[in-house]
Amino acid sequence: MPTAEESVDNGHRPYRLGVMGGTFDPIHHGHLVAASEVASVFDLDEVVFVPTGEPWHKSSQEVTPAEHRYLMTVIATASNPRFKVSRVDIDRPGPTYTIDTLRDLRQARPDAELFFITGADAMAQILSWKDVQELWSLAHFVGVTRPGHELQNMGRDDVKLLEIPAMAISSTDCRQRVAASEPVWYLVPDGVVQYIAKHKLYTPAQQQAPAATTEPVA
Ligand SMILES: Nc1ncnc2c1ncn2[C@@H]1O[C@H](COP(=O)(O)OP(=O)(O)OP(=O)(O)O)[C@@H](O)[C@H]1O
Ligand SMILES: O=C(O)c1ccc[n+]([C@@H]2O[C@H](COP(=O)([O-])O)[C@@H](O)[C@H]2O)c1
Repeated sequence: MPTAEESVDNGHRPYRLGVMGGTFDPIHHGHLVAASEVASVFDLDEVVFVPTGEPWHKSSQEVTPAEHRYLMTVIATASNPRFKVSRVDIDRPGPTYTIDTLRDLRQARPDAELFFITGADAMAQILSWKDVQELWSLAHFVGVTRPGHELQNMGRDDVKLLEIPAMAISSTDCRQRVAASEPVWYLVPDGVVQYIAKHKLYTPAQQQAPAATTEPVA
């Protein structure tokens, strides 16, 4: 696979597809800025957001059902014509591994050169990912800065590192804010704020309306 620089110099370069994997519980502006910055610097034609199905590495915490996370990701990316959302990870049964994500995307898009995007925290864990040695051959890896985390290339010269505007936002903080009735406006896209409220996500069960036990009034 050519390096990113070689491809830039090639007038007939292949389609460049960014891959932004994440649990997106919920998707926030840190994710969107990361994808946008990598798309700009690496001249990507498209970025596909891939919500995880069963994130095995988050098995110690409760994760919101995949369909909610998928729909929030669709809402958040709808206004950008270069952003798309893939169901490959949520439609594949079992734990989610990036090796499967990249194999599936390569099969679906054999024309494309893949650029997998990770924040500094995810990059720091990458050597523990399934089949990591094969991973490097399936995509370019781009690590982006994230406040509170040190960005490293994990000893690989072919891993690209990119400084992006610091967005001190995490999904954990967004969930905690909603649970504490604090605002998430401007941390997540407006449509995601409304989706969270409509479906009462991240709200402690005792604050949710009880399930209807009688026939609805006409
Ligand atoms: N604020 C941010 N800046 C840069 N990268 C980010 C930021 N937030 C998340 N990322 C990256 O986006 C990808 C998906 O992250 P994820 O969906 O787990 O969000 P998160 O905010 O880390 O969630 P949680 O707080 O639930 O662990 C990861 O590669 C992560 O490093
Ligand atoms: O393949 C693995 O073993 C693996 C382990 C941890 C995380 N990942 C992927 O890394 C991406 C970001 O994960 P997360 O936990 O930060 O949302 C997402 O696409 C995950 O599927 C992949």
